[in-house]
Amino acid sequence: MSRAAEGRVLWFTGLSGAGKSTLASALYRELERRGERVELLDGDAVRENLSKGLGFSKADRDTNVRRIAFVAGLLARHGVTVLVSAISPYRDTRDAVLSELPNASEIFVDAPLSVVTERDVKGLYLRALAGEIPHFTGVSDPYEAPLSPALHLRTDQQSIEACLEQVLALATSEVGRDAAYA
Ligand SMILES: Nc1ncnc2c1ncn2[C@@H]1O[C@H](COP(=O)(O)OS(=O)(=O)O)[C@@H](OP(=O)(O)O)[C@H]1O
Ligand SMILES: Nc1ncnc2c1ncn2[C@@H]1O[C@H](COP(=O)(O)OP(=O)(O)O)[C@@H](O)[C@H]1O
Repeated sequence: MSRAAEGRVLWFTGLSGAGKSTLASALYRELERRGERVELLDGDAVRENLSKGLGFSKADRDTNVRRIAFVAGLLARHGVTVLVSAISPYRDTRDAVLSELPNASEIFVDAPLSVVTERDVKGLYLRALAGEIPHFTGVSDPYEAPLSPALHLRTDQQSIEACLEQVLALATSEVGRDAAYA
């Protein structure tokens, strides 16, 4: 396969409940509808399979992120567009894995803690704030925001449709492709 046929990686990072899965899965469906070769590596599914048994210490989160990146790299090198949805809270680890992936773009899915706590999609914030879940990102564990993401989506200020439009534009443009492959 020529290098020009390489795929790309769109890496969605952000707090639990920020909207990573919502946007990545909607983008997945749209790219699939268009006949693209696309795969979704979602934090929850990865933790039930590839990363089963890992916890939420820094070491375990970094191991999880590195495993996801390894699989994303294999797929992307065979022409697949890979969508990753994982909190991936540590900037140094994200930067390291993204720099090693072909055509990788970081998408910061951002909503303030007050909003994700209000959404409490899985009821985890209530439990975390009550001290029942230790090391919960944003509550009792760090989240290091990206410094220069390809996209910064404020999901508390923009609709799902407006965010999707932006990620779709990124996924189908040459922006984010390594210059040598453009
Ligand atoms: N302590 C703690 N902190 C954060 N999140 C927790 C925790 N315990 C369980 N969960 C649930 O696990 C999901 C996050 O898994 P990830 O693999 O994306 O996390 S990480 O990238 O390894 O940090 C996350 O899913 P999302 O809500 O989809 O982000 C939570 O449902
Ligand atoms: N602009 C938006 N983008 C993504 N999700 C949004 C947006 N506005 C509201 N939401 C809602 O926020 C929640 C995000 O949940 P989810 O996608 O599971 O988050 P995460 O995968 O980051 O944990 C969903 O209930 C979704 O409908």
